[in-house]
Amino acid sequence: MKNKKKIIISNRLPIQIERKKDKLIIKPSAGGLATGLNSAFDSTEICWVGWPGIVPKDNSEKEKIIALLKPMNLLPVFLSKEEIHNFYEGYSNEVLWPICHYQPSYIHFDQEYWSTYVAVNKKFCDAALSIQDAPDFIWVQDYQLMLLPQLLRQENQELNIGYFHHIPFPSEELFMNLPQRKELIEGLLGADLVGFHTFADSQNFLNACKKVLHVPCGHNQLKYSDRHIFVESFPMGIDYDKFVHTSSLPEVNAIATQFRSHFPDQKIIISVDRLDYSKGILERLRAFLTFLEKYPEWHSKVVLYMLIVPSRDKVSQYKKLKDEINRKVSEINSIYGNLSWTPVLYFYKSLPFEELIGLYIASDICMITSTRDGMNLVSKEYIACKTNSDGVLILSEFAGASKELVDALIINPYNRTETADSIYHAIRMPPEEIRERTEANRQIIQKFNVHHWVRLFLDRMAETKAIQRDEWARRISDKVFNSIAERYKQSHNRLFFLDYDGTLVKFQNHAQKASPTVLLYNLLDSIIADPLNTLVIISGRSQESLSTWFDGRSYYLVAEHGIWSNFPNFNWAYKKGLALHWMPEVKKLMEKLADQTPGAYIEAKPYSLAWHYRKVEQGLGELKATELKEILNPMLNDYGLQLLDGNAVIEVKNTEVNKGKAALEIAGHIKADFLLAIGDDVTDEDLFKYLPRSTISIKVGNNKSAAKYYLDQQEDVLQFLNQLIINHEGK
Ligand SMILES: Nc1ncnc2c1ncn2[C@@H]1O[C@H](COP(=O)(O)OP(=O)(O)O[C@H]2O[C@H](CO)[C@@H](O)[C@H](O)[C@H]2O)[C@@H](O)[C@H]1O
Ligand SMILES: O=P(O)(O)OC[C@H](O)CO
Repeated sequence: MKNKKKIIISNRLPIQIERKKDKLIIKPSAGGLATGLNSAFDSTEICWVGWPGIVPKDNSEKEKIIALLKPMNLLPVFLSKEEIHNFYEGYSNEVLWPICHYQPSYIHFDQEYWSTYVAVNKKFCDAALSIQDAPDFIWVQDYQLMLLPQLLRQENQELNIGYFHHIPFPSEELFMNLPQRKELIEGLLGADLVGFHTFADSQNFLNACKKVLHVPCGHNQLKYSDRHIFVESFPMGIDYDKFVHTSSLPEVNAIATQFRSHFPDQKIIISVDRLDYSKGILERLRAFLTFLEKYPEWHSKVVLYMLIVPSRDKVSQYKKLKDEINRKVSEINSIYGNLSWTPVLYFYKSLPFEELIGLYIASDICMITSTRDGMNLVSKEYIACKTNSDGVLILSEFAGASKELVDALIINPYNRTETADSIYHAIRMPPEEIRERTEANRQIIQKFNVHHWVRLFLDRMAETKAIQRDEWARRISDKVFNSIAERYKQSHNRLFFLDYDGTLVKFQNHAQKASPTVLLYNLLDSIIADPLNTLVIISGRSQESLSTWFDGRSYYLVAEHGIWSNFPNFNWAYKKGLALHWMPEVKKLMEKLADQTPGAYIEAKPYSLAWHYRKVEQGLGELKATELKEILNPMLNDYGLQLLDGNAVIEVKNTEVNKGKAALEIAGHIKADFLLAIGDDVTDEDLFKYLPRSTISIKVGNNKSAAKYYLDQQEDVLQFLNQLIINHEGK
C-alpha cells in the first residue's frame, strides 16, 4: 500500500465486492456514511480501511481482493461469518443501533457480541497500523468502531485522531443502561476531536462523559488522560454540485419524464430509505392511511412511492419490519385501491444513481418520517435536485436535518393526524410558497455541503492539535521545573503567594472539612524554614477560618480575597470603609435560591457572601447558579459589587478588594527577586494579572488562564513545592 497522509477507517468501505459466477464485481456500498463520505475525498489523498462486504472463500480470493482494491487505495479488513454475526449484526446493530435510536426494547445482548466487538475493533486497529509511515491524520467513522480511537492511541500517543458519530447519541439516561458504557466512552476519548451531526448529540455525549467518568466538561470540551478533547457538532452535507449537475442532464430528465408519465393526474409522494425501523416507515404508512381516511377527495389523485434499500436482513427486528411493511402496504391498497389506482407502490431494491435522481426530480413531495436519524441525507439530496421542478419536503423533527432545513414542513411522525395534515398541506401548497421554502433550504444545503463538512472537521482538528501543543508548552515539564529551580537557587528574597482551597487542599463537600493536614503544615514550615522565603496564604476564606488554622505560625494570611490581612506584623486588620449595606438584600436572594436547591448553602463572611453548590445534584447546581447570577447581575453596578463565579461557588464582594490588589501591596513591601503565585480559581486570575510579569504564575488545571504555567491537579502543587524545597536543600 502506497504511503498516504490521511487514513479513513469505517466498518464498510465505500464499495462492496460481490461474487457472481466466481467473478468478483465491485459495487457502490449502500447507506449514508459510504455515499456521503465517498464524495468528500479524492482517493489519491487518502487510504480507506474497511470491510469489503464479502467473506473470501480462500486465501487466493483474499489476495485477489487485496490486489483489486489496492489501486483505489482501499485496504480491506476481512471478517469471518462469525464476526459478521457477533460484531456487525450483533453488538453494532442489535445493541448500539437500537440504543442510539431510542429503541431500548429492541436490544438483544449476547456476551459473545461484546467480546467480538472488542476483537474486531482490534483487527481494524492492526490493519490501520500496518500502513507504513505514520499518517498525519486518522479519521474513524461511526458506532461500529467506538473502541478504535483509544486502541490507536494506546499504540501511538502522537497520532492525530478524529472520530465522527453518524447516528444520534442518546440522552445520558438511556446510555447509562449499557453495561459497556465506560469502555465505549473511554474508547471514543482516544480521539482528539469527537464529532456529531447535531449540537444536542454532542451535549448528550458530554453529559454521558460527566456521568460515567466523573470528569468536568465544558460545553464543547473535556480533559481526559492529560489531553483536551473537543466535542462538537459538524452537520454533514451532500455533494451538492454532483446532485445539481446530474439533475440537469437530459438523460436523467428523460428518466423523470418517463416516470411521471405513469402518474399523469396524480401527485407523487416519494420516500427513499434503507429498510430500518429508525426511518419510521410504518409511521409513514399509518399517516398515509389517516390521510386517505380524512381526505377522501384525494383518492385516486395521490400515490405514495416507497423505495426501500435492503439492509441488515439477518437481524430479526429488520426481518420482522419487512413483514410488517408488506402487511401494512397490502392493507392500505386493499382498503382504498381499485383497478386504476394503487395508493402505495413499494420497491425493495437499490437504484442506480441517475434513476434515483430522476425519481427525485419527478416527485411532488418527499416524505422523511424518521423516528430518529443522525442526519438523513435523502432530505438534502431531494432539495438539491429541485432546481427546475417544484417539490415539498416533509421532514421529521427527529432527523438531524430538521435542525438545518427549518423551511421544510416539520412533523412529529408519531402524530398521525399532524403528519396526514402535512401531506394535505403539501399537496395544496401554492407554487410560490414551495419555491420560497425550497430556496431557503437550498442555500443551506449548498453552503454546508460535504466538502465544507470535511474542511470544517479537518480545520478544527488542526486547531485542536495547536491548542494541545500550547497546553503542553505551558505544562510544568521537567525542563520547566529545572529552570524554575534554577531561578529559585539564584534568588535571595523569595515571595510565595499560595491560594488555599483547590491549591493547598482538595475541595471537600463541606468547606469546614477542608482543614490542613500535618503533611501540609510540614511543607509550609519547610518553605519558611529558609530565611530567604516569605509565605503568604491568600484565600477567599473567612478571617476566622484562616485564623483557626494558621495563627501563631509565621505565614502571612490574606482572607476574604483581601479584605483581611495579617501582613506585616501578624496582627489581623481589615480594609476600612467598605460598604456593607448591600448584604441583607443579597443574602435574602441567596437564601431564597438555597431554599429551592437541596445541598446549596450560604457562607456569610463579614465582608462577602458565598453561595456554595458543590453538594447539589449535577446540573441542578449549575442551573440554579445561573439563575442566581441573573438575579444578582442588575444590582452589581449600583452597589459597587463584584460577582465571582468560582468552582461550585458564587461569591459576591466589594469591587475595591481582590486578591491581585492585596498581593501587589505585599509584593511592593517585600521587593522579592523570586515571586511565585499558585491558584486554581477565577479569583486567582486577579493574582496572576496584578503581579509583575516576572512572577512565576501557576494555575491548577489547564483551563484558560492568565497564568504562565499549569499543574494538572491539586496534589501536583504539593509535589511541586516539595521538590522545589528539597531540590534546593540538596544543592
Ligand atoms: N433505494 C435506494 N437506492 C439507491 N440509493 C439509496 C436508496 N435508498 C437510500 N439510498 C441512499 O442511501 C443514503 C442514505 O443515507 P441517509 O443519511 O438517508 O441514511 P443512513 O441511515 O443510511 O445513514 C447514516 O449515515 C448518514 C450520514 O452520516 C446519516 O445521515 C444517517 O442519519 C445515518 O443513519 C442516501 O445517500 C440515499 O440516496
Ligand atoms: O448498511 P450498514 O449497516 O453498513 O449501515 C449503513 C449506515 O450508513 C450506518 O450509519
